[in-house]
Amino acid sequence: MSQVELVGINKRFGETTVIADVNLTIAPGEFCVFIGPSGCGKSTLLRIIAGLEAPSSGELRIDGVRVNEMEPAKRDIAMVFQSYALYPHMTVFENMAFGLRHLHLPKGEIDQRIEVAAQALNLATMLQRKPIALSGGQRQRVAIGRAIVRKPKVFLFDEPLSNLDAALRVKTRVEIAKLHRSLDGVSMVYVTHDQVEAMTLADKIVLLRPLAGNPDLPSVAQVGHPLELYHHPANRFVAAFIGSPSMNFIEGAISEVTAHDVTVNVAGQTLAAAVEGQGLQVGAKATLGIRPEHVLVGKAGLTGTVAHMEHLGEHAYVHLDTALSPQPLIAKTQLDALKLGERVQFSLPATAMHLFDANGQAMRRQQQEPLAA
Ligand SMILES: Nc1ncnc2c1ncn2[C@@H]1O[C@H](COP(=O)(O)OP(=O)(O)OP(=O)(O)O)[C@@H](O)[C@H]1O
Repeated sequence: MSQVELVGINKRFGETTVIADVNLTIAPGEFCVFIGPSGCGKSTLLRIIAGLEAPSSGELRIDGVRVNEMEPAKRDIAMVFQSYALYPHMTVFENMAFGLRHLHLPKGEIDQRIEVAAQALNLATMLQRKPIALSGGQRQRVAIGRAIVRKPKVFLFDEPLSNLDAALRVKTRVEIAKLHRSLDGVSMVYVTHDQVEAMTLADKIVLLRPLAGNPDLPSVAQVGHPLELYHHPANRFVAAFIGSPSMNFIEGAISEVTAHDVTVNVAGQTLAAAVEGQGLQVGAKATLGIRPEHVLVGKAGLTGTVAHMEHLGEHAYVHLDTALSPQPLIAKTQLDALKLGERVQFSLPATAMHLFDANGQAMRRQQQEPLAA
């Protein structure tokens, strides 16, 4: 059970700041996922925790103790990379035993640790094979096994599934979730590009933003439970990043602020958002946001023209040209018989609306979606 704390962490490469003011606590046993666009510093932050990179300023603590100066090998942290780098001339067993032999552990202890890891990772029947005789997913599981047998306090994963095909990613993702459950109390920090991995694995998501163009902002855009980020994004960057297809954005000007909602004038139409409106001025610019699944196609209210359809079998995405925004609104719908050019009615329920002020900060929504414990 270990707690990792990052306090005011900054990282510069030469003149360029790539990580700014990261303050974060990873609780014992927590599954924490770093996500964000390419180049936002996810891997660099992970490497700082591992000790492979030194922060330019700030403090890194493990269980309350500063470890900035501690060598990587002494930190009791195991890292699993995207490229699994197994020794090709060694069997699975030997690959897993290699690091333990260096620790001079007794043979019985080594055997026992490998047996437990092999059971957990479904590798028990493959221990005598060489990596060449394994699939990509099996090799990645050996790389994870090699980390598990060391019994580290903290696991770091840097895009461990990105070399696997789609089906194998799903399978290995479930295995990693089970592994986290079975290794009671081990903290995991996991870097990914993949939103589904982030949403399904994380107890806590840390969404990082690139600093290019915004050097004064901190790197962390929002930290929270995946559903908190989905339903209550703190700002427009988070709202646009989390969710696929992305949230629809509609620009307008505030026309009224009441105790229950804020109304926004958009191209002569009035749209309401059930959000708290403290600090908003009538006439100020604002951006409404609504996710594709909340655009109700077929319900009376507004009208649009079908510009494009994407059929996914179980549902479809319809792209609607409307007077509300220059770009089409995307709606998730079960109505897959809609025709290109057809005029359709739709509504944008106020309770599903997000509202961002002129600086892109979200107003708190009235609707409280149930959050997982
Ligand atoms: N050793 C280095 N020297 C100079 N710049 C570096 C170095 N390592 C990383 N960078 C830069 O720091 C920024 C963050 O890189 P990092 O690899 O941490 O991003 P990332 O979020 O993991 O990206 P990706 O998702 O593409 O892997 C990038 O702009 C990168 O070019």
